Amino acid sequence: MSIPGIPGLGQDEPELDNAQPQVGQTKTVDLRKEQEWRFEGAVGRGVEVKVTTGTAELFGTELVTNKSYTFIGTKAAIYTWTGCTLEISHDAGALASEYVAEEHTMNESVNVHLALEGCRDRSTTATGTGVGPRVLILGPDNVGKSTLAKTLTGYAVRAGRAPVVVNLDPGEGVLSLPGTVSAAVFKTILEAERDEGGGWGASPMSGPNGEVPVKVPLVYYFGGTDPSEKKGTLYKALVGRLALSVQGRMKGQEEVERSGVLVDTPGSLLSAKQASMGYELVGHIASEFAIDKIVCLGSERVYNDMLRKFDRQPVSGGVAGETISVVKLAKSGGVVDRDQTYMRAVWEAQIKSYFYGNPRVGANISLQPRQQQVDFDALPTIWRRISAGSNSYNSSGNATEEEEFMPGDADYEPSATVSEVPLPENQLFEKLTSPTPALRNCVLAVMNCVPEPDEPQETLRDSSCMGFLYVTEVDEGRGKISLLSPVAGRVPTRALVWGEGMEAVLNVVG
Ligand SMILES: Nc1ncnc2c1ncn2[C@@H]1O[C@H](COP(=O)(O)OP(=O)(O)OP(=O)(O)O)[C@@H](O)[C@H]1O
Repeated sequence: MSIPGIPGLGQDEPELDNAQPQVGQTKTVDLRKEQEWRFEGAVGRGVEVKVTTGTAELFGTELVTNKSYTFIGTKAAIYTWTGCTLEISHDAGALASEYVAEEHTMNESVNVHLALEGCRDRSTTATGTGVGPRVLILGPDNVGKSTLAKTLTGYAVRAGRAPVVVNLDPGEGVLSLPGTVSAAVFKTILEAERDEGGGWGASPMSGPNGEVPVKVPLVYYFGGTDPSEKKGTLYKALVGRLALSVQGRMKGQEEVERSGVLVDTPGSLLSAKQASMGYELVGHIASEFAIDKIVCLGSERVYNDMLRKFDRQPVSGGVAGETISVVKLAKSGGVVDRDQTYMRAVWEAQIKSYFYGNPRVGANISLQPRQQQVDFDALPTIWRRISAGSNSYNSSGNATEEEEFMPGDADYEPSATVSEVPLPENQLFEKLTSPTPALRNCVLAVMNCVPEPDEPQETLRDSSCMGFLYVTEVDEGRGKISLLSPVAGRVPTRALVWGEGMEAVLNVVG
């Protein structure tokens, strides 16, 4: 995955021009009960909000009265059940839009939460299974799936539960970087303050989280954004591994088992173009996580399809008589579309805060990543993850067999890095034999395995991810690359994976 030229990455100090919002304008907003203040911050710009009277919450997480919260480039809503006054400060142009809304979907969210609480309580009765609800949240892009997952998590934590939150949307890292799927137990409050990077808190791999205790996620590296790529081979494998690891982590922790699992999914899973593949993947997720509740958001088509396919069907791996129920929820009028420019800002924010911490929001932590130049040959093997239709990166610059058969007068210049030879459809990784400039500004995932040269690719595919490195420079001539790592010390002797799948998306906006 590459994000060309993230400012601050690869330099000694992160760029912190807007370290504190330059507060210029302050105003108060009075909310009557059951109203919400919706706002969209301009990318990179800060807005400060304080609840001065009454009570308010941000997607299920309660805001402390008279505490100032900073939101950077955030699109969200502050809701009140009782009525409240908000004091809002920002510099000119930092707030792209704001308004007070009366129509919202908080009642539906609370009803779902109460129904889940009922299931959690019943799971501990004499006839209960001891395992709480396993909820799958489905719907097209930008309908509020992640927001519902956050709200249900926030309410569950406030009710003293400890649910497992599973993020199967590689386009949005949860407690991790984009390009990954992950899961973590949420026992403590979610961070209310946030930047473009989202609202689940910073990746704990980047350092301590301050006031909010560290949540240690299970992370698997996908390295792209399209789950259906290569007929879903890699995605399905990662879903299976993650489900297995989640089961392992829940086992014996009664409180966590009772609280159940909330699974957030990407909208692309159900886009019309690849609907049959998407439905196959939904079936796979449902069976791996023993899903017993499917919540469909913002699409009648998805709801009806799910109803036909799953409603009252036996839960895969569930106890006898356990069946799946499918419900639908309306999309909130507040949900906003996020274009690619915004998603790029989201990814940049997540990657930057992994290496440098985030001195602007949340735990206010600044980190000092280590920059080092290393010989390419001294590094553990770098494996390039092959996306659909990729060509080989391991050309010597000489014509390949196929190229030699090109007509003599063809206007052809052999590429030094990318051969025109497409790689086999079932090949998932390719070993990189020399440093290529395309590695510059890329993230490398450090895998929890050391695959031998002749080991099957599945070892690499099925490994969890330990952390990440960032390539700041490539010196092809001297065979060296410069790396940024979150901790001092040598590069771990583990396989490194270079996921290219997000490049195409990023270059569109780059
Ligand atoms: N009531 C609301 N008021 C204002 N903004 C909101 C509201 N609900 C959600 N949003 C914002 O809308 C954006 C999209 O919501 P969300 O991420 O939940 O959608 P999604 O369905 O998960 O999208 P995707 O499929 O692309 O991941 C987010 O920035 C979220 O904070």
